[in-house]
Order: sequence, then structure tokens, then C-alpha cells
Amino acid sequence: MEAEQQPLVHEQGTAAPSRRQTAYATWKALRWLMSYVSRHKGWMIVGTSSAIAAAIIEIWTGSLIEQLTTQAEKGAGPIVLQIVYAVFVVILIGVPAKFFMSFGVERSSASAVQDMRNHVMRHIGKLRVSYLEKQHSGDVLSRINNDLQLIQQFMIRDLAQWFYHPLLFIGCFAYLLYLQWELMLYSLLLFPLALLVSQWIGKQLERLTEEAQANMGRMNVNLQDTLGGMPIVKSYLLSGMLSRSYQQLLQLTAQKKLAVKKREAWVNPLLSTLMISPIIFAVSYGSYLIYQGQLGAGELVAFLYLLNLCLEPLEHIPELITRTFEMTGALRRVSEIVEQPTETENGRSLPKVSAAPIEFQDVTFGYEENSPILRHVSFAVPEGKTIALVGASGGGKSTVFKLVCGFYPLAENQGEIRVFGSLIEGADPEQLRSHFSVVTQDSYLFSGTIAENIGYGREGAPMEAIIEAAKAAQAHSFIMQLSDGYQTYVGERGGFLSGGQRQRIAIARAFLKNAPVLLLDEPTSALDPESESAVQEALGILMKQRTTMVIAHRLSTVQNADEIWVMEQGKIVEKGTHEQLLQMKGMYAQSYYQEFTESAERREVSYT
Ligand SMILES: Nc1ncnc2c1ncn2[C@@H]1O[C@H](COP(=O)(O)OP(=O)(O)OP(=O)(O)O)[C@@H](O)[C@H]1O
Repeated sequence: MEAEQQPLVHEQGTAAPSRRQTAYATWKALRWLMSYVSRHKGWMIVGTSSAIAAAIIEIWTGSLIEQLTTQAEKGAGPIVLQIVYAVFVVILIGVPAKFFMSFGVERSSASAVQDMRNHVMRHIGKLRVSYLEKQHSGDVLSRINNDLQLIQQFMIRDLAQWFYHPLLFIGCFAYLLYLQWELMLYSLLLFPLALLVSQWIGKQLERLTEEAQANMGRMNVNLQDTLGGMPIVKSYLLSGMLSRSYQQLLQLTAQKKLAVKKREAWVNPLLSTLMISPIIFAVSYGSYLIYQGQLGAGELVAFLYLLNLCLEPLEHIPELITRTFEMTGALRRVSEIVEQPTETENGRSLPKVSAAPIEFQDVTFGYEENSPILRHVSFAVPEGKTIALVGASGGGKSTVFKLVCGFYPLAENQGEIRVFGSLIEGADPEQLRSHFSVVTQDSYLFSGTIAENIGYGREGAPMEAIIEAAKAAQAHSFIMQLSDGYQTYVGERGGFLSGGQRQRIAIARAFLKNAPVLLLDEPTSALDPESESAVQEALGILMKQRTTMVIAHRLSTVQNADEIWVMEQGKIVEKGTHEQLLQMKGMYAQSYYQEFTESAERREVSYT
């Protein structure tokens, strides 16, 4: 018997916001949207005034038809003919009015959504690393693609209708009340029910659509994990599991969408019936009035024409309400991103007031409150020296780098970090990071050519400088052996190159940047011995005349550092040169001899 499969995907368990919170978030998101629309108010004014004109023209046509039937009943032939001409002229005037109504609103909306997209993209570039590390890029992508698409569709397709239909309804309604108030009120007996039903359903549809959109975000996450981690997916035979979880998400999304369609399917006939009820009431009560001699047949025909005109917007308004609720859900998800605080903008400049490139003074830091990763850490990195940070995994070495780069701010009274003597808190992040070149274990290469990837080190760098940097990084000769040389496409994340080649491109980028401080986070730990020695050689040249902090696991790679600092559970517990630390016979010495013995054993095994 097949084992019962555990669900791989669960509905998100976060507590749903209260109605008040949702209403407030919607209000804020709509104000945000309007701020973009107001930038293109010229075309919006054209669109809305044309919508008013188009509605007036429709009502005017109705009133002419009413006069036509009244005069026809009286037998006033020449006047009837004149009114027929007038009807044609008014209908013709209505054509450009409707064109400018749609075009004006669409044009303004399209520009507004484009600005919004640009703003979201710029904002993402400025978001704090602390926020981005918590999000999955697939979810952020889904908000940019799916949600913004939904907003765009609404703005371009539906917004103009929001100006036209209510106006037409109000105008016709007022005119009909003026003509036959009693008949009008009887006709609308069942009508409030239709509005209540559509509002009630609209709210449910908003919730379901928001959930479906959130699921689509999670599907994106799943897809990205599958594509991004394909070698691991294949080697660990994960594709079945991932496709099952994708299917479950797909099923959940389909369920939500089906629930939307189901509600629409039973509510639409109900609404249509409620919508047609005024006509049925008008014909019934109107016939009674004719029978009583209180109404002419022509008057009833005109009334029915106008009533039909009045009901036309009401057929569209429930659908518009539904789509508006869908749009507000998407708008809230997008605006959540732009509400996230960005890194310091217009921060202080960072003057060089001392020679110490990096100083920590009594720094305590944790990613979560009350669980410190670094505890009262103090140190100063001397200019031009190489400091190696070593220690057990999870001790906080990479966290030191993240703090130096200003990716995470320190909480109040939790110490101070200075770069060349200036406090980094509140400093301009770009100026801060201009002091550092970072090379990590798996340096990120962008989709593009080798030249472009090296060129990212300095904007606008000429080709000669790029080649110079590649030569210094010992990368020139292997680049020249590639079919397209510097124009070789590196593939997604540099997948067309070997690990050692990728690292040398990253080092060339660092050469081009020419920053005074190097932060190396295990740059050779993922390489085979041959690639490692090529990369070590390139790094050796890069480190000359620069201050370097290097994180290393293998102690054999940092013996030549000016000082080695051992980190343990968020504290620096030993400091000294390789020899001094060995003499101390502490943790470093212990780890070093252990590594030494292990590598000797490995060598023995490989010889036998
Ligand atoms: N973005 C993050 N959010 C929450 N916790 C984190 C985050 N990054 C790291 N940590 C936690 O902080 C601790 C220290 O991590 P860090 O990467 O600084 O250690 P490390 O000494 O560099 O380890 P390794 O040598 O394995 O790279 C670990 O327990 C880790 O789980």
C-alpha cells in the first residue's frame, strides 16, 4: 500500500490582518497609486472630462428620444423630423467624447504604472540587505510581475469606466425621477439587493484573489529554486519532490481561482435577474398607468429607453467593483515592498580621519532580538596589514563583514563601528562600500560577457583598464583561450566557467575597483588545489599595499597573515601571528595540529 503523502505545501499560517488594518492598508496603497496618477493629470483631466461629456451626451440622446415619442404621439411631423436629425448629430458628437475618455485615462494610467514600476525597481535596489535576506526573490519577482500586471490591466481597462458609468447612472436616474418619479421608484424596488449582493461577493473575491496571487508568488519561489539549484536537484533526486510541491501550489491556486469563478458563476445570473427586475416592474406598472389614462404609450417607450440606459452602468459596476477589489489586493502587496525602509539616503560623508581602516568598539549584534551573534567585540585592523579571521563555523566571522559593509545597522548602545576613523552609522552607504572590495567563496557573476563582469568594478572603465585588471588577476591567458575572448558570455551566474575562472574574474573586478580594503570570505575554499594556487597567486598580488581581512577555514592558507584572530561564539578569543598562536597552545594550535594530522592521513590514504 502506498504511504500517505504528507502535504509539501501548507497554506501560509501568518495571522490574517484585521478588517481595519486591511482598510487602512488599502487606503494608503490607493493614495500611493494616486500620487503617480496625479503626475500625469493632463491626460487624466482630458479623460475624465470626456467621460462627463460622454455621459451627458447619452442622457441628452435619451431626453431627445423622450421628446421624439411625445411629439410623435401629438402628431407633430416636422418637429419629429428635426428631433431625428438632432439625435443623429448628438450621437456623432458622442464618438470623439468616448474616444478621448478611453484614450486620456489609458494614456495617463499607462504612464503612471510605468513610473510606479520604475519606482519599485529603484526602491528594491535601495532596500536593506537585512530585509532582502528574509525574502525569497521569487516572491518579490511575483509582486513585480503578476501584481503590477494586474494593477496595469485595471488602470488601462477599467479606470475610465469608473468615471463614465456612475455618472451615466446618476444622470439618468435624476432625469427619470424628474420625468416619472413614481414609476421610477417602483421600478427600483429590488435594486438595493443587487448592490448588497455584489458588495458582499466583491469582498470575498478580493480575499481569494489576494490568496491566489500570494500562491503564485510561492510558485515562483519553487520554480526559481528548481531552476537555480538544478545540479543539486538532479543529484539528490529532488525533482519529483519539487514538482509535487509545485503541483500542490498549483492546485491551491487553482482552488482559489475556482472559488472566484464559482462565486462569479452563481452571482452573475442572480445579479442579471435583479438587474432586469426594474424593466419588468416598469413595464408592468407603466401598463397599469396607461390603462388608468395617466401615461401615454410613447412616454412609456421613452421611459424604458432611459431606464435601460440607467441600468447599463449597473451591469458593469458589480464587475468593476470585483476587479477593483482584485486590484487593491495586488496594490497592497506591491506597496508593502515600497513601504520597507531603504538604506540611509543622503547619508553623512565619511571623511578619512584616522589611518585605521576598520575599528569595532564593544560591538554586540544579533539578527534576532536577544540572541547575540557577536558579543562585546573590539578590534582595530591596522592599515596595510592582513588580518585572518578563523574559528568554528557559526562563530560570527561573516557577520563581521556584513556589519563592516553596513548591511545591518547596530542597535542603540550596542557599540560603534568606524571606517578610517569615521562612524559608519548614518553614513552614505555607497561611500562606505567604495572603501571595500569583496571576494566571497562563490563570487556572483552577472549574465553577460566577461568584459562586462570585470567592468562592473568601475563604471565606465575603458577596455584597456579591464584587460589590465584581468592580467593582474592572472585571468588574461585563460580568457584569450576562450572562443570569444573578453566577449565570451558567462552564462547564468557564470555557469559556463569553472570555479577557479569565476574567482579570477571576481578578483579582476576587485583590481578594477581598486578599493583600499579587501574583504575576502573564504575565496578559495570551494576550489581544487590547482585552481586554488592560481587564485591564491592572483589574490597575493591584489593584497599587496592593501589592508585585508580574510576569513578562512583551512588554517594552512593564512599562516602568512600579519595577525590571526580566532573567533569563538561571537568573541575574539585569541590573537597573534601563526607562531605566537602555536606557542599559546590554545584553540588555534589545537585546530592547526588536527588539520595537519588529517591532511597527512589523507595523503597517506591517497598514496596507498
Ligand atoms: N541573515 C541571517 N539571519 C539570521 N541569522 C543569521 C543570518 N546570517 C547568519 N546568521 C546566523 O549567525 C550565526 C553566525 O553566522 P556567520 O555566517 O557570521 O558565521 P561564520 O563564522 O561566518 O560561519 P561559517 O564559517 O560557517 O561561514 C550563525 O548561527 C548563523 O546561523
